[in-house]
Amino acid sequence: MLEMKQTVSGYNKIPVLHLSELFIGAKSFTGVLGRNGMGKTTLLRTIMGELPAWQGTIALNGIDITGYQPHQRAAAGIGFVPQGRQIFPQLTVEENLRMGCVKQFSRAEEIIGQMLDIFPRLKRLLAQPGGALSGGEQQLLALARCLCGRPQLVLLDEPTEGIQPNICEEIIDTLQRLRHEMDISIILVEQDIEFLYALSDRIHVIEKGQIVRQIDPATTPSARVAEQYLGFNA
Ligand SMILES: Nc1ncnc2c1ncn2[C@@H]1O[C@H](COP(=O)(O)OP(=O)(O)OP(=O)(O)O)[C@@H](O)[C@H]1O
Repeated sequence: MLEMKQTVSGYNKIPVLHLSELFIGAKSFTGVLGRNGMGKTTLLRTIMGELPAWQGTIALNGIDITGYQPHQRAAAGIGFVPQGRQIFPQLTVEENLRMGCVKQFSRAEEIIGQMLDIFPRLKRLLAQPGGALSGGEQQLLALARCLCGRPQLVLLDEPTEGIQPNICEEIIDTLQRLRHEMDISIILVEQDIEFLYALSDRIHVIEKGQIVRQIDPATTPSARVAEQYLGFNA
């Protein structure tokens, strides 16, 4: 589905990301783990096209999208839920969801109905302004809004940041359900190792903009990974 080769990107002429290779398969859940400032968000922004790749190639389903702008990548099937969620705080939950349906406005009712089945907590909040929701509810809304665009690949940047544990559980359950109900792949950036372990088929560890290790959560204990790559015991 997504293939990156020899990709370099960064800020103000200073390279931050130096990926030799990254392959994301169809219907896969890939975790990205790393300490603060190691380039996790830079990776997602480069995939989304917010940061241009200075070198290398990015291909989606065999099509070279390296030169695509973010809106072209969105149209090609990539959705991004950035850190901090970035919902529209003045708009109601329903209006936020409608904004996610811009590609298929004529089907907005049907798509929003499907999202409310997947995210039942949003039903009773439909008339509330997005800014009045709790952090966890805003995270669910941001994810639902992204899914309204029918992406094939969803980029999720630290969805558990500042969120209560019970909503983290709900986000895990929702993502697991999505995996069975929708044909999507997810790249999940997180520092919460148990969250990553609950969802990822494979975890890439990123250090100084490079993938230094790939972990199979089924065979490597999370405590060892947390100690080695985050510097604490999980
Ligand atoms: N807008 C920016 N301008 C200049 N440098 C930036 C910018 N954003 C990030 N950087 C730098 O790029 C490097 C990687 O940052 P990035 O946000 O990708 O890290 P991260 O792994 O996502 O960290 P965090 O967990 O703190 O979000 C850091 O050194 C950071 O200071």
